[in-house]
Amino acid sequence: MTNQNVVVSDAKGPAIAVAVPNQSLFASAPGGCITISRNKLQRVDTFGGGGARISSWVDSMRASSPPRTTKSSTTLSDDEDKTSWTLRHPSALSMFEQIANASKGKQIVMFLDYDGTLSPIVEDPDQAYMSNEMRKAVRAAARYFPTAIVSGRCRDKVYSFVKLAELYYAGSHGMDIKGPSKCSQYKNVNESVVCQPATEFLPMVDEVYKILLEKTKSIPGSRVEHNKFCLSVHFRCVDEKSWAALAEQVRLVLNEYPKLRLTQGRKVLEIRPTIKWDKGKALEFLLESLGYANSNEVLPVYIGDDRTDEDAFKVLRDRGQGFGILVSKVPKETDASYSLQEPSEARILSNVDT
Ligand SMILES: O=P(O)(O)OC[C@H]1O[C@H](O[C@H]2O[C@H](CO)[C@@H](O)[C@H](O)[C@H]2O)[C@H](O)[C@@H](O)[C@@H]1O
Repeated sequence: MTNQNVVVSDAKGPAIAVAVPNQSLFASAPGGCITISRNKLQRVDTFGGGGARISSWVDSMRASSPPRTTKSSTTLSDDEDKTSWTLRHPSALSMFEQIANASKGKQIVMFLDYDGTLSPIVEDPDQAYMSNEMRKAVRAAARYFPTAIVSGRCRDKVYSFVKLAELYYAGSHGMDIKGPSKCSQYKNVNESVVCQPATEFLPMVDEVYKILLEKTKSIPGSRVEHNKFCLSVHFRCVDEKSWAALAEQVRLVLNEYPKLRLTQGRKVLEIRPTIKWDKGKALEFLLESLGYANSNEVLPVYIGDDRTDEDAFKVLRDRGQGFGILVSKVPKETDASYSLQEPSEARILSNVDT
């Protein structure tokens, strides 16, 4: 297996490790354009109703990016928690052979979150570049496996960072999916895949974007990002004392738009349509479009760092198929099977390859 291992580390950011099987096991994907009937999608309750209390929002905002534990503040209990968490979610690097063995005779399909997984978290969302080393790793993975980027960002924006035409891209938390624009050498890659289950919400999202820009402009450091089918209200650069004021503005706006709901990411409030669609649904859609809806011949691997990635981890857990890998330096409640923590770990494992 050694020579087929592709393990890549990013000194500054998170890392991915990819097991490349001895031979490709691609299956044919169905041809033709894949669409989804909007009326089949169920509504879900909005979180923006009057019941939500700002204090609990702020607690949740605090919890959305837990501080990193420093050596001096580490307690025995912290260590115990971390040890037991690591036992439950061992490093994907230490379990590499096991993952590789599980992939034997199966087609790996790779799903990669962007921010915090392929690129390090930075203050300015427009500067969240991925390294060339990481790009090379993703390109290498895509040579062997159908590979998809699944991001909360607008699809065009995440493409402008990744710049690999041979991938699937699922932007707006999976609400904007498109197949590769570049012909692939692999027969299973379906270039005509298109899925946009929330098009009816576009005017509403545009409207709310403009309102939020206006309502939040007096809060220093806040930022509203238009992700096409959803919006991000960033508070990474907002003084914690102003988080309640920001949350209150968002709540007031959402109260007027019950067809939109709120979720949370890393120091970001995310506003999205109340359709039952998330990264997990996007993963299922892509597996189906690749011809693996009910197949045991596939091994989906999803790597992500955020709460929104949990929807995809849960789908894999429920299917009893493939692996979720959480990128996190701190123990977190997760449905992922494995973890990736420090870029340095990936550097150690890359030695295995040589
Ligand atoms: O699903 P993802 O690809 O992980 O996208 C989720 C959000 O990522 C971006 O925000 C996060 O990364 C920023 C840059 O490192 C950081 O400044 C911010 O605090 C993070 O929340 C992106 O800007 C959002 O629109 C995405 O929803």
